[in-house]
Amino acid sequence: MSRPAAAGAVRTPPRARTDDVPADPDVREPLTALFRDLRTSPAGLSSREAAHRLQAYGPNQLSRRTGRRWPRELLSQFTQPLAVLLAVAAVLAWASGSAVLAVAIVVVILLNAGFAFAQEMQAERAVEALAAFLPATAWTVRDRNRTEIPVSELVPGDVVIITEGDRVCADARLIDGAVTVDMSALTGESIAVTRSAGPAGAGGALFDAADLVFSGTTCIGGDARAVVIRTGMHTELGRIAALSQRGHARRSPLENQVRRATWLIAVVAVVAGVAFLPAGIWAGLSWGAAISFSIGLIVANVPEGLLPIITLALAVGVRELARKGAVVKRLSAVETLGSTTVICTDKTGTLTENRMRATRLWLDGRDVAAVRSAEDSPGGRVLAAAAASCTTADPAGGGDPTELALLRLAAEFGVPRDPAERDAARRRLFPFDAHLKRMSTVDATAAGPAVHTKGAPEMVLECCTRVQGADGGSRPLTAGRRAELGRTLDGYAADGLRVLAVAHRPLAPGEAEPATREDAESGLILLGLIAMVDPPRPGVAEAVRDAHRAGIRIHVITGDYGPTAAAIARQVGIGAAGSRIVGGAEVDRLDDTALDELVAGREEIVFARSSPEAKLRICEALRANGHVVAMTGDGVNDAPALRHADIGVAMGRSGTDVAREAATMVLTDDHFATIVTAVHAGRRVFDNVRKFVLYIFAHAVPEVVPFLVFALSGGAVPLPLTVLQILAIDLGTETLPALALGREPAEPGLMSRPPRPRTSGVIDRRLLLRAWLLLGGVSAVLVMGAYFGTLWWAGWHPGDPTGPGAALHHAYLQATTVTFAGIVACQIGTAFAARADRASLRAVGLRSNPLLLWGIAFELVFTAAVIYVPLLQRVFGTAALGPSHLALIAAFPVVVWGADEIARWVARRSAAEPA
Ligand SMILES: Nc1ncnc2c1ncn2[C@@H]1O[C@H](COP(=O)(O)OP(=O)(O)OP(=O)(O)O)[C@@H](O)[C@H]1O
Repeated sequence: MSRPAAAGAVRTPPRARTDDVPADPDVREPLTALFRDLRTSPAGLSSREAAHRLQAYGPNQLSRRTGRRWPRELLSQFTQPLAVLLAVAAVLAWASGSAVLAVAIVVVILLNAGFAFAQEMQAERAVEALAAFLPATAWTVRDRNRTEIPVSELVPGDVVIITEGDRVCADARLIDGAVTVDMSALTGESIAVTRSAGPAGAGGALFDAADLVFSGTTCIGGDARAVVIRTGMHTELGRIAALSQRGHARRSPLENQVRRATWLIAVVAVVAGVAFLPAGIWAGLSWGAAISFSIGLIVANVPEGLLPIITLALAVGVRELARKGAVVKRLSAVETLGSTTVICTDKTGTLTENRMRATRLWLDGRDVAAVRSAEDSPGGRVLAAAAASCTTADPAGGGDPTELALLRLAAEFGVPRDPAERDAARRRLFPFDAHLKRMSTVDATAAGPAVHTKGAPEMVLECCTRVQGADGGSRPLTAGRRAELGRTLDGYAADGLRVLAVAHRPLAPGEAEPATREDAESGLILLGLIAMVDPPRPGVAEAVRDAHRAGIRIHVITGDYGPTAAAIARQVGIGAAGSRIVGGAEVDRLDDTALDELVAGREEIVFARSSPEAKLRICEALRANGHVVAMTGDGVNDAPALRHADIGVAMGRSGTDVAREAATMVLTDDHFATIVTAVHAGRRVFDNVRKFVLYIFAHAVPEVVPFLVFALSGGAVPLPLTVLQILAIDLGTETLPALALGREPAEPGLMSRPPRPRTSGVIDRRLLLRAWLLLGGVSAVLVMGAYFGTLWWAGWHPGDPTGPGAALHHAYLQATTVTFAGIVACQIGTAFAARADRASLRAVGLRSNPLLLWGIAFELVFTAAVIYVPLLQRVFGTAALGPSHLALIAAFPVVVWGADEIARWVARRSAAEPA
């Protein structure tokens, strides 16, 4: 059994202390002494005292790792294999006498490391900043009122209220109530333990104390109040946090794929570079020149900037999602979202508004409108009063919307239930159980103690033997009456109404209060049914349509009654192309194979009266069918399904802390439409990564072909492109347009194509063919044509000398400059072509990515400087071009883009034609 830090072996950091705040108390002393030492009481602190203590103790949070990490991270950029490869190249270049090339490579290494470092830091900050989108809060008693405050403002002496699903956010001693807590975060053992208020036990391990709860654990059941003893780094969790450093972030599959591809290309580049060496010697080069050309080839073809750009694209995606209401906890989730094929959603609050209003009542065989005066309907009054007694919600402090609707209904019937009085009259509470789908209370009433039960009709009816009549008496619940009830229920459900049954049982004089749930929930008298509307949220129907167009199937998994859920599903368009309702009992009956078959069909399914276990099984079955599953959940019991889904989606507003922790994505607005928006963003990020991979790969061909021509001609054709010119393209002109492609707006039709298969990689055959054969091939032909044209124009014949001092030297310099400028021009065409994967440029809009236009403007200015500034002419071996050269080159972007535009048009046409 490992119990980290429990023994107190680690020193707690010194606590800020002033004379007027309480000293660290003994956590095991009697409660009265503890209150005295903490200078507090069961009524909590005043907000002024709390503010004062916050100053003294500091915020209740774990301190972050300090900034001293960055020198190591920066250093690690230089020890990356690609950086080492380049460093070896620089040393070789230096040794072979090419000092300029060596310096250039060192500049490349520095720039690249700086860029990658900046991107990594930014990505990390983006993920850390997400915490701010999810403000964690706790309920406390401040100034004698229940108040919700940010967790960071809790101080020792505060009285906190802990309920099911809460994360315990400080070390505290229970003062009343009992809770079941999951201690796994602290002890590593996921066994739930019960902690309840009572006299402090002496001795034993701190974590075993019966009345202490600890920061970082979660409450999975019960209610309690507790007084905070320690906060922040002084908690047990803080001690452990001080010990352990955060692990490294996991790499996303996308990053892994690109990392592999980068390696492959680096190996190809090195092999090509080494192979060039003998070819260069054979073509008549000196050893020094041959080595520097080999190195140039390697440097030109190693895609150094690719990985940092991808990290940047993912980080930008995460930030954009957060702005739209979806907080993603890992960078890699963005790409998984893009391939989502199935969304399993809750109904209440996600598809609907979660604002319930009782509209119809069923009383002894009569269906009546819910809003009636008390005189009109004494039966309605009894029903509403019983339902309101059986609640725990407090309109001032929020609570279950179903219960709030019941409290409102009681007020409308003139029998308001004040939460404080209701709680004072309560003798016993059997809380809502997700399996039994009902809850019961034993309350003192004017006519003596009574059991009140409310819940899903079929579950409450199980416990009823009689039904209340209009005359105030009760009669047996016969089979005929049950059948009639069933019909009424289906009528309500067909209208999408959510129905609760309410029952009671006055205790006979002298009868002992029921001690167990079974005792309480038996022999009940049905008082009636309450039907509530919870209308669909605006925007859900549109989001469902978008999801369907994008080939995504939607299943509803709800605790509600099948026909009710099906009616709501129908209203928002789920199941438009075929649907069915499957009850929780039916799912329980199916074995795994049968469940796999059930979800393999094309229909959309409403899983009704589902249990959390069923949710997990449905998720497993869908994944076994090859689906990428996004699954919503809000309860404590949903955590396993949320963890198991590809994308667990928790509700930021209504969900529990436990669900939020298990999820990959948290919706700050709880809205179904936000899930679809997130899928859209995921697809867009993936597309954009492909766009700049295409762009960066395309230039390899026109850069390598000149070397091949030179080598294969045995030196008869002078080298059409110098190594430094290649570096000027790869590290100068191309950088900004490549970055801008990572920020492309979504391509039209992004959400009308089917989801990307889970197995398809970012770099596939189609992308390579398009980059190397089409875009690269056309560019190479144009560039080489222009090079030879320029030489011939000047009267050159193969084998003629072109070196310094030769008559053709100036013409040769102009020709290499034409090659250089030609590649830049072709890459401008490639950039526009890369903007669309399938659509036409017209559909995308020429000016819809202003960043790209700025990037191209920069590219042109940079190129002009290299060609016309005398100092740069000497460095890069260029010569000024005349108007005829410029006119020729100006046509290149149009030709390259046009060739790709035609190819895309053909692809679109053949996709549209029926097979
Ligand atoms: N506070 C409550 N007291 C008693 N019964 C309840 C209460 N809340 C819900 N129920 C009953 O239990 C059923 C299941 O509720 P649950 O909260 O699991 O799902 P839901 O809110 O209907 O839907 P979803 O799972 O889509 O959020 C409800 O249909 C209702 O009949």
